[in-house]
Parts: sequence; C-alpha cells; structure tokens
Amino acid sequence: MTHDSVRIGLISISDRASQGIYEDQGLPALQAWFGEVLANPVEFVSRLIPDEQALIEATLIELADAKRCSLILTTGGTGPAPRDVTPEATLAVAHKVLPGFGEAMRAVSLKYVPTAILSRQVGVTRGASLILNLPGQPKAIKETLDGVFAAVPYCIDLIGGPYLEARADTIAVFRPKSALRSPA
Ligand SMILES: Nc1ncnc2c1ncn2[C@@H]1O[C@H](COP(=O)(O)OP(=O)(O)OP(=O)(O)O)[C@@H](O)[C@H]1O
Ligand SMILES: Nc1nc2c(c(=O)[nH]1)N[C@H]1C(S)=C(S)[C@@H](COP(=O)(O)O)O[C@H]1N2
Repeated sequence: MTHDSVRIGLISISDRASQGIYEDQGLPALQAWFGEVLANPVEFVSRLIPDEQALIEATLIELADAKRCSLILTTGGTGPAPRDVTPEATLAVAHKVLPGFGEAMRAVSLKYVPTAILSRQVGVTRGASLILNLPGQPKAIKETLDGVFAAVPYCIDLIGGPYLEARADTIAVFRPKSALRSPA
C-alpha cells in the first residue's frame, strides 16, 4: 500500500541552543521520533530560533501558510519563566484551539515528572496545519508524543491533510471506523 507524503514543521525554541551555547537536541529528537513511528514519507522543515514572540509567530505562519506543513511541533518555551512565550505566540496565530492536547500532554507528562504541571503547552489549528507545543527538555518529546499521537492522524484528516499512518509495533493510531481508508 502506498502512503501519502507529509510535510512536518519542527521548531526548536531556545535562547541558548540558538546562540550555540549548547547543542540543540530538540530537532534531532523530533526527527528521530517521527522517523521511528511514521509510515508515511516525510519531508521536515526545521527551524532553530530564540524565545522571541514575534519571531515564533512569524515562523509558525511561514511553516503553516507558505510551507504548508500539515503538522508543526514546537519544543521549548512553554514554562512560566519571563522569556517562555511559545504558548502566547501559538495562540496568537491560531484559528482554532484544541484544549484536549494541552490537557492530555500535561496529564501524560505528570506520570514522568511532577513539574509537568508547569508547562502551558497548547494544541491549535491554523488552516490545514495542526500545531502542538512540546516542552523543551529533549526527553519530553518522546514522552508527550507517545501519549497523544494516537489522535493526531484523525485530526489531520479533519483539517484536510494527508492520511497519516504509524509503522507496525509503534503507536496504535485511532480513527472512527467510518474514517478508515481500506487497504489498497
Ligand atoms: N533545544 C534544546 N536542546 C538541548 N537541551 C535543551 C533544549 N531546550 C531545553 N533544553 C534543556 O532543557 C532544560 C529546560 O528547558 P527550558 O526550555 O526551560 O530551557 P531554558 O533554560 O529556558 O533554555 P534557553 O535559555 O536556552 O531558552 C534546559 O536547561 C536544557 O538543559
Ligand atoms: N513529559 C515531560 N513534560 C515536561 C517535562 C519533562 O521533563 N517531561 N519538564 C517540565 C518542566 S521542568 C517544565 S519547566 C515545563 C516547561 O518547560 P519548557 O519551558 O522547556 O517548555 O515542562 C514540563 N513538562
């Protein structure tokens, strides 16, 4: 069976990684997770930027509207520190807010670390793009995506994107029966 191809936007938001003070581990961790889980051919559009709200907004708009990424993940800048503004930037460019993603990512993260409650991460749509905020700790990428990805493919169906599928023995993707594509 052939799979639709998908373009995924990855935005690592960190003052220090973007200045080269430490090496960015966000983009490699995101690419590794999708490389392991997704059955579709993927093209990544990646950006490493500082915690500047206007730049985060412009980057989200570029990846959604110009690059037409069906899914956009941010990592970093979701906490309560003064320079953490990723949720504000995401909400500023949102067309629809999906509160369940933020709630579910925090709930699943609380099983790993009590400070998960400090993340203000959100999930939103902008046109035909689903945007999810992930915390900055590189290990949080797998922890949160493992917990919520099951619902991501059907969300992308509903906003007019490609039909995402997971590789066998990875994540169990859920769609209502009526939305299942029969095997070719
Ligand atoms: N892109 C990244 N690559 C590697 N490690 C990261 C990255 N982002 C965050 N971390 C790690 O996770 C910790 C907490 O993340 P947080 O987003 O709070 O970083 P931060 O201290 O605000 O970083 P910065 O000052 O660079 O924005 C950081 O101290 C760092 O150890
Ligand atoms: N799954 C998961 N969620 C997590 C964490 C983590 O290590 N794993 N770190 C928490 C911590 S310590 C903080 S401060 C907040 C916000 O992190 P951010 O500002 O790097 O986005 O995410 C939280 N959520």
